[in-house]
Amino acid sequence: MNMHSPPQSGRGIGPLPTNHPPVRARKVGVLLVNLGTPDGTGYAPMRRYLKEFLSDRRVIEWPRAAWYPILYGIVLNTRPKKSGRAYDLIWNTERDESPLRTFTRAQGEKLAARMSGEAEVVVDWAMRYGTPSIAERIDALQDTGCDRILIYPLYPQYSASTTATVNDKAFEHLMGKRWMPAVRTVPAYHDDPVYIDALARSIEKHLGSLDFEPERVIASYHGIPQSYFRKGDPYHCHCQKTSRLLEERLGWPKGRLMTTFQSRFGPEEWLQPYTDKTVEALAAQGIKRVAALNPGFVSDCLETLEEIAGQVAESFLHHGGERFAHIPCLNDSEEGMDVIEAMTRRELRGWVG
Ligand SMILES: C=CC1=C(C)c2cc3[nH]c(cc4nc(cc5[nH]c(cc1n2)c(C)c5CCC(=O)O)C(CCC(=O)O)=C4C)c(C)c3C=C
Ligand SMILES: [Fe+2]
Ligand SMILES: [Fe+2]
Repeated sequence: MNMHSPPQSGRGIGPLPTNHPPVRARKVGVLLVNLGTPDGTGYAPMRRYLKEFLSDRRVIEWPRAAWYPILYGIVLNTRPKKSGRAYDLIWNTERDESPLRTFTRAQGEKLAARMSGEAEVVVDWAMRYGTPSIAERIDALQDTGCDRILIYPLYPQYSASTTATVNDKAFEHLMGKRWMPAVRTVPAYHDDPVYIDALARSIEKHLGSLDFEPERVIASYHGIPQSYFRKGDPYHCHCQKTSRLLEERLGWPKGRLMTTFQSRFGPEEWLQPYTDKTVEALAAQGIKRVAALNPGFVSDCLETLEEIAGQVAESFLHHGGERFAHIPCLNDSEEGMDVIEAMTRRELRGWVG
């Protein structure tokens, strides 16, 4: 309800003074937030994106005095070109954007359609790094009248380097506001039956469409440095629990589903076993047919398409494997949207309906 029209005289308040700031209809915002992505694959956009990403203290926890000389002296000089070439292999040329952005937008649009029965709900999407920014989309939600906002970090497993930094960024922006919306954040849903069931249905569907039966199925999660885990990040436990529940739901014999960690960055030890080493070892053991999925990624992206479906697949075949299949992320599939809708509705309880 816009309190300027009609004037509130019937309730004894009287018309608001003409210099009163606007007061808008009460709506509830849902902001899906994914990691981020460069705006292009050239040197400048790649460098801008990597600079923002790798300057985040939640991502690189090293003391700045040790990290910045490496970041500015080496990483930001060499990585933009190398990563740009990798993004070129997976770029959505039709829309001139990365797959991560395409899928995140589609998830936002499909969630909006699924929530259309709730007139007060407004759905939007943003990126932690790059565009559209969290700040811009929070402002846009407030401009449409949202006085309550649900921040939905698109990560089933909690990690400080992903979930927490999304929430940090949202609250950092809200610090500058006189009239702050009420805020909720979506917790990890690594063990939610709706999520486990969606993964299982997706696996069954994709394995059923293959012309071979994989001897091993690898659940490959993005890694984090072991030091983060030792400091108390629950990410590793969340990943292990997702895999255990998935294996139970699928009813598979022990050992068919393997849990591994990918995408190492820098010299530290990361969570193990490593995906690339595991796949090479399987090939060396005489395993010929493998499928891999990425349960921790809500959308396909560089790390799933170029790293797993590209490099890791190639390495498996190179080391003696014969067939390798990548099972797509849940993306904006029916199964994927069932999860996003269920988490949204659960967290909106009391605000909506
Ligand atoms: C110390 C560095 C990193 C940590 C910790 C980290 C955690 C982490 N990341 C994701 C999800 C994604 N990461 C992606 C890319 C990516 N990640 C790192 C480093 C760390 N990630 C780098 C340097 C890069 C960029 C790779 C490159 O450009 O060369 C992406 C892909 C984005 C895309 O546009 O496709 C995702 C998604 C998770 C889930 C996670 C911790 C749990
Ligand atoms: Fe990452
Ligand atoms: Fe990678």
